[in-house]
Amino acid sequence: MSRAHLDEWQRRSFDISSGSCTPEQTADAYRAHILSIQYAWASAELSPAGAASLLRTYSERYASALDSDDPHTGLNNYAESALHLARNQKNYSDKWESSLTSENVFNLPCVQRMMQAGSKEGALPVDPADVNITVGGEVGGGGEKGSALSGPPGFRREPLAHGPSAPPPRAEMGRGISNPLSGAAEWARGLEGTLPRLTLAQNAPKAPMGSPMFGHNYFSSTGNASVSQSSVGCTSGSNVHNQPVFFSSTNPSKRKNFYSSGSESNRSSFPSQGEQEPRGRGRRGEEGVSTNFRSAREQFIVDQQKKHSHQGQRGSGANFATISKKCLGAQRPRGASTKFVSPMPRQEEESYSKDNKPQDTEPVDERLKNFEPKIIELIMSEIMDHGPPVAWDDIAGLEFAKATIKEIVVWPMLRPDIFTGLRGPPKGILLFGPPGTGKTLIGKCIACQSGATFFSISASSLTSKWVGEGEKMVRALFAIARCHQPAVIFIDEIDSLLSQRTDGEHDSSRRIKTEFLVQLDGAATSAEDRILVVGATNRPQEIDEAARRRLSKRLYIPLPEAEARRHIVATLMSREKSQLIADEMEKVVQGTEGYSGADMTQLCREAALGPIRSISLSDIATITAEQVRPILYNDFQEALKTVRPSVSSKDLELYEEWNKTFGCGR
Ligand SMILES: Nc1ncnc2c1ncn2[C@@H]1O[C@H](COP(=O)(O)OP(=O)(O)OP(=O)(O)O)[C@@H](O)[C@H]1O
Ligand SMILES: [Mg+2]
Repeated sequence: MSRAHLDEWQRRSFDISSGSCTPEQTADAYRAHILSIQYAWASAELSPAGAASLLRTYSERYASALDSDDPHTGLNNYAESALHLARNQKNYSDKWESSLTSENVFNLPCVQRMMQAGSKEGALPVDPADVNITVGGEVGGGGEKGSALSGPPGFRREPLAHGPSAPPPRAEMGRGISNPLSGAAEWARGLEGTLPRLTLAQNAPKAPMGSPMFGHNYFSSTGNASVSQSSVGCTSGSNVHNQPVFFSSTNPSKRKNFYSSGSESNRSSFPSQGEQEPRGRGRRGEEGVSTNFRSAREQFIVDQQKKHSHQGQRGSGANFATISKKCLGAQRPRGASTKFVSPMPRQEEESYSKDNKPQDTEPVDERLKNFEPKIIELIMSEIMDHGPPVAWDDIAGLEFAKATIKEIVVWPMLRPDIFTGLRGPPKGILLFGPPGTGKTLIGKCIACQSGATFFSISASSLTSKWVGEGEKMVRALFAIARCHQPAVIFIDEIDSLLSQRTDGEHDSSRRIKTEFLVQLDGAATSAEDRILVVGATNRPQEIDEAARRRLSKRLYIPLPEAEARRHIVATLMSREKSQLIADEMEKVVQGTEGYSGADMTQLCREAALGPIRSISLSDIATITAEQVRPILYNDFQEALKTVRPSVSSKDLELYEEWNKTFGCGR
């Protein structure tokens, strides 16, 4: 059938499924398919569900072409780079295991052709700047020219000690997917004669297949940002034969594990500050094989870690791991239902600004690797509280509660060394009492005064906003808090989150509760963790008994006593123009027995309107602020007629009763 008679989609299908197309054409056609779907999705021509279904359909339809292990017809190794644009694909799936081996890659016709061309002309059709080869102690890469041509600014490339004198032209780069592969292999071959030893997997026969040369970065269509990723795979030279052992798995999911496997594996690649060797002076073993290889990006990360070394050993190890992970784009959610990802600059490229500084250096902790970035982002952006400052003195009365909280929250945060063992602070506090007595205010004060990372979360945001994701949110919340210790998790209206479990309740809310209880308990938090959960409620009797036990310090926040009411009125009046003599103040205080802090505030607001109400309608437009008369006792008398206490004595009895039974107050 003539191609001219096929429409675009048919032609692509033809290119993918026909046995006569080259892998480059197949990869291009498949990529075009995916991009079309993604663009349609991004421009809202296609619903997310429709896009997901199409993506799934195409990946299933062409599975045989994509997964074929015949290097002549199948996409195979092309898949990783071809599909790295199409991030919804299963790049990390076990199915994408490459069938290329160090033996058969040199048998590929295109590699053969390039090798022959290279040996004839001595020309290297790929820019060494895009290739990392460990030679002796040196890193083979582009010289100054190479670094100027490629890679984000700030990438340092080390000159090749005995490399080719002139880097070859860059003409082949970016033209097709096969070029970097064949070019790199060709270049490597070309170097073989001139260099003491190439650390290709070929040279380490016992190691399973794979080397940086064959890491997926070399199949990147840009080839630029690939330097660090492949080199992460190099382990230190402490292995048996003093041979470099490259990250050996061709299985991308294993590679992913390796990259994100935390400080252990990274430590082997990146010595801690103490054991770090001078850059560019890798040890030469007897065989002239490099054992301490580090790419420019890794060096940059190590430098960054040095800078922020105060963040601690655990953090720094983890930081690196996750930066590596970031490089792989692993932070982006995968799967057909994920959002469109622009095929343009990748995250790590964007993070480099012109002044050579990464803009997005906020490291994500290794412990958060299992959480969707979306959830982490939500917790970080929506839950962390940045409210107006509140001092302890702003809270009237409640001396016992304030002293207890200082003892539990502030001091242990300041002196964790003293508050250990039996003196260790409780994991949970419950503030309970009638509405408007300052429970939330105390939470805000803890946020400002404790010096801890403060997470303020309303229970409803967990239960309603992210239905089905509630327990994930809870887990992520605690995981993030663990990464930002000391941390206080403040949950206002905690009764709606931890109300008693009943048979008829929805499954998801039950799961959230269970997760919360698990997290609150010692099972998920270690003894050293300095995470305090502070819950506030005006319905303590509704809290699940298991939760009640875990919130071991239960503090009654009662209605303000006379002294506290005076404090509230005096504080509020001091900010206004008022003339309230001591006697009048006393009368106000005596007349507000049973008022909550919020009622007192409301009373003052109402009284403050008195002077305004006394202005005649004709004057209100012209009167200056200074001409408004001060607030008088009379205004309070008027206000007392309309502002009534919001807590009934019957309700109060219930709180008192609950306090007697479960409270920790005196
Ligand atoms: N002890 C107090 N000292 C000073 N102001 C107070 C006090 N208690 C309450 N207030 C005032 O009342 C307002 C409401 O208080 P807050 O939101 O802390 O009450 P709450 O106990 O959390 O009530 P609810 O149980 O209904 O959530 C505060 O913004 C503050 O202006
Ligand atoms: Mg409140």
